[in-house]
Amino acid sequence: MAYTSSSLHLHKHLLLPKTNPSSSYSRPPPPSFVAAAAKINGVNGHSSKKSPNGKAQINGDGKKGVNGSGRKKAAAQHINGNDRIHLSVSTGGAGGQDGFGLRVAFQGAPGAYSEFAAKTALPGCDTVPCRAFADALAAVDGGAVDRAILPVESTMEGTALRNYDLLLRHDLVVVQEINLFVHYCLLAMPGVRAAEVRRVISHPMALAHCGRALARLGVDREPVEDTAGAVEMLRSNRMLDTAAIASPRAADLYGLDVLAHGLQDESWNVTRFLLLSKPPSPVTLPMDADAKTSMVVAHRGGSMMVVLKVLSAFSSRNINLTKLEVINNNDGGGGGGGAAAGHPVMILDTSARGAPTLRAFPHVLYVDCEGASHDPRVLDAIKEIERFAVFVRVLGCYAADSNVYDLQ
Ligand SMILES: O=C(O)C(=O)C[C@]1(C(=O)O)C=C[C@@H](O)C=C1
Repeated sequence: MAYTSSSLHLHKHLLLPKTNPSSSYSRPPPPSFVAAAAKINGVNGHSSKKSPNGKAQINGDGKKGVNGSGRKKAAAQHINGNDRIHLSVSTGGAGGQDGFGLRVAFQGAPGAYSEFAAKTALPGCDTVPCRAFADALAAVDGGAVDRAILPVESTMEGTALRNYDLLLRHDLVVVQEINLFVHYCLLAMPGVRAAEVRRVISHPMALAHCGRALARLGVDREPVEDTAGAVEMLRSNRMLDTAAIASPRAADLYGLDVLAHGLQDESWNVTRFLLLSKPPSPVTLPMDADAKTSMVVAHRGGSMMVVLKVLSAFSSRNINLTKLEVINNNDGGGGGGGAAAGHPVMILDTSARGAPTLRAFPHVLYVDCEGASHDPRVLDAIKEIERFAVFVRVLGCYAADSNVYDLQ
């Protein structure tokens, strides 16, 4: 394989016991999000539509969003042993930032998981639907919106390499992280029975996460841009032999029936999202926050030796890592591993004077560590790494959030 990735996932939430969240399922109240009416490149225009069932307002009038009522968080308060996930109602945004007046671009139609992640991070924000993640990032880069939200890894699939590729090509900083519990439901037009379903459409990640359930159903699978977009397509074309995999909220939003809950192959299915902004970071770390710093390290090869050196740079300063992903492109041939399969990782170098330049690196590490980027220990560790690395770019410093938010 020409382009490989191996990771050491050290997220606290990944160490949580596998409880069965679907057993505590309760139908959520309809969301009350308002998607901003911004028209930016690639925006799919979903925002200007009223919700089909009239329950939720996706009215595109550009007014401020309303706090998503019924928002819960499954707080991962105990990460060891067999403790259960503790459910509690959250009143503020993750990290305490409410986001009123901010416009956040996400990929997909209203009701996509990314939109829920944005509203969880910043409950007061206006969400701006975009056709593709690239459009969402371009929107924040170009100043059309204030933030973009990007899923970067999931407990079932590991790092979303394609989205990292996108992130690294832009001059954006990570300002917040958010972990979202992803419940998948099978949705169909009202009255359609499971036995009538011949085909299931959804985002490729959702189809992959529900592989076993779909095999049991013996249906055809068809990837589309996003989960909520699949629901919208189903609804607007009145497809009676097709179901969509999406969230229970999307069912409410578009007035579809839920044929099955908890379709994911693993009951513990969490996606980590990053909220991105143009630099410098507009978010001030709260004094009492545990900080996290994300960076990308490009090196000359010999990954395992480099990994040891990176680990030593941090461990000698008593700094914990929460992510270490090794990306290698050895021969330039084909191979799996993401959008950049067979290609070096392209990283925008923002360190040089003058215009930032896009540079190609075949050997790269994605590293997240505990501690702020201005912490002298972290600064020293980075300085040490810079002695043997080709290039280091800090992607952002933000409040660590080990909670897992559950939006049902
Ligand atoms: O399609 C959506 O609803 C999304 O928000 C995208 C996305 C992803 O890209 O991973 C987000 C979370 C789920 O894992 C499934 C799909």
